[in-house]
Amino acid sequence: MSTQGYLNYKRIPKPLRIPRLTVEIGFGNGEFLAALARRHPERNFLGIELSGISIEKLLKRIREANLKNLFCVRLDAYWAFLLLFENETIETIYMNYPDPWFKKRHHKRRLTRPANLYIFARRLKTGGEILIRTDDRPFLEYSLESAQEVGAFEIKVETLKPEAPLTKYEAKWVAEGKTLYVLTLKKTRPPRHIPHPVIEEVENVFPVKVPNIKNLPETLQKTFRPREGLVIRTFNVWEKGEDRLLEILLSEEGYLQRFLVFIKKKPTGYQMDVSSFSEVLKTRGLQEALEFLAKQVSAQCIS
Ligand SMILES: C[S@@+](CC[C@H](N)C(=O)[O-])C[C@H]1O[C@@H](n2cnc3c(N)ncnc32)[C@H](O)[C@@H]1O
Repeated sequence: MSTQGYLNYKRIPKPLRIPRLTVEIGFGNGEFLAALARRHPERNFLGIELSGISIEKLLKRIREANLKNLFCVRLDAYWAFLLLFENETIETIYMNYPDPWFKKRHHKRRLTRPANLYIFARRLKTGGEILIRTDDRPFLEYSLESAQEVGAFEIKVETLKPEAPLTKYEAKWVAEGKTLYVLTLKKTRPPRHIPHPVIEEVENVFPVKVPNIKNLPETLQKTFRPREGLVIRTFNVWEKGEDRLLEILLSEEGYLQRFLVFIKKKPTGYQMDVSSFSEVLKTRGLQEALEFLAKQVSAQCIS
């Protein structure tokens, strides 16, 4: 297995079947996961990350140490668990210092929100554990409440022991006397159902009119958040005569799609549409993104 990049879930033929599987969510530099894989050649390890730089770093470790039992995917953890695994197939899940998203209005993005713990718990084997390390007390308390809501776990909170395998930063924090917590969630029963994020599929995504594109810059690297749950990132712009091609990354409730958008000259102005070279999941958010971008591109002309 190599990096999965961005994926369209309709095209996943079968869930992954990896025996004796441990997963780390948000592995960062990857040193913790690579150390586990070296220590336990009889087990398999999968890292899930959003960051492309982290994926590259882990791939380098895999190559250099020739690790045959360590893999990674670039996906949001929620979608990775929903799409890639079957229930009762994962032995252990690690989350080390996940982004705390301090502000209350950002709770929905936290890795330990109930909808995430619900799907993690379903994929975890009964008797398996989720181990969460954090230095942040409010995050710990939030995660405890979430775990109680999901109702699948025997819950334990301890302080991290210095003899545990430590990352570079942990070793520094422990030496400074900082308190680090480990939250252990052992699955003892099936989780209570928690409604999870849905993305609405639509039959068609329609092209959108763009009044003018004269001043569209050659590269437009911007992030837009038209509404809660929808993030649009624009990358390169290419010119082909009077037409333009735009590279877009769309996150809809955390589900990522990367695709190209054509802006084509028509007799009555311009028209924006998803390129036929891009295989996308047709969703309400994709249509919204096209409409939003059409307005942005036109707004560029006014300035
Ligand atoms: C604060 S860093 C910690 C990295 C590493 N575990 C450590 O202890 O040094 C959190 C990591 O989680 C990743 N991350 C955050 N949200 C994620 C999500 N929804 N799915 C997958 N990875 C995520 C980030 O990209 C980041 O690398």
